[in-house]
Amino acid sequence: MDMGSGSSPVITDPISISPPLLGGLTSNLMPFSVMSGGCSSSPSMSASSRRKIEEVLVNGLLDAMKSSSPRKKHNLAFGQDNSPDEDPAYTAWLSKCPSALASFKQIVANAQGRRIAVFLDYDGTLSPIVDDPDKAFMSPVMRAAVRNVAKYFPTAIVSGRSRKKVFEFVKLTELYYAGSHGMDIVTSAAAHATEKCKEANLFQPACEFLPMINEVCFILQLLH
Ligand SMILES: O=P(O)(O)OC[C@H]1O[C@H](O[C@H]2O[C@H](CO)[C@@H](O)[C@H](O)[C@H]2O)[C@H](O)[C@@H](O)[C@@H]1O
Repeated sequence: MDMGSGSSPVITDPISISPPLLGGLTSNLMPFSVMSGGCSSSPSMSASSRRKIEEVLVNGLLDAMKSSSPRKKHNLAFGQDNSPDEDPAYTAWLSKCPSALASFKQIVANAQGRRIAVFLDYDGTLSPIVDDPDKAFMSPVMRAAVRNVAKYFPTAIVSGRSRKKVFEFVKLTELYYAGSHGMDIVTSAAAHATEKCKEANLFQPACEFLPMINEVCFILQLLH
C-alpha cells in the first residue's frame, strides 16, 4: 500500500488514528518476544524495544522481498535475448514470465476470438523511473497510446500508488484505476462522475482491514 507523501493510508476512512488503538496492534500483530520487550503500552517504548521492532520489520520485509524477486537484468523490459551467464533461477522465472514484447505474435494468436482486457502498471511501465516519485510523469505520446488502447479494450491501471495519485498522472477518465495494490478500485465511468455515483462504482476489498492498517501506520510513524 502506498503510504505516499502523506501520513495516512490511502484508502480514506473516518476512523481516526489514536494511541488507544496501539494496544490492539501489539496484542494482535507483534510476535510475543517483541511485545514483551516493552511495546505493549504506549509511544514511550524504550530505545532497545524500538530497535528490536525495527529489526524484525526490516529484516522480515527484506527477506520476503528477496525470496520473491528474481535478480533484475537490464534486458528484461525490452525482450532481448538473455545472455549466457543468466543464473538458473532467473532463466526459470523468465520461462514462466516472458517479455510481452518478445511474445507479441503469440499473444495476438492466443487472443483470437476472446474478450481482451488490458491491465497496465504505472511506474516504470507508463512512466520512466525517476528519483522523485512525484515527478514520474507520463509522456503525452504514452497517454495518447493508452487512450487509443482503451478505445478497443477495457483498460485498467494497477498500481502500488494511491488511486488518486495515479489518476493525477494519467488523467484519462475512460480507464479503470486500481490503487494501493488493488485495495482501492474505481470503474471507468466513475472516474469523473458525481460523488454519489463514484461511491457506487468503488470497490475497496480491504476496507474491513482499515482499523488494523491504521494501527500499523501509527506504529510505523512512531518508529520514524
Ligand atoms: O505498482 P507501480 O505503479 O509500479 O508502483 C510501484 C511504486 O512506484 C513508485 O516508486 C517507484 O517509482 C518511483 C518514480 O519513478 C521511483 O522513484 C521509485 O524508486 C520506484 O520504486 C511509488 O513511489 C511507490 O509508492 C509505488 O509503490
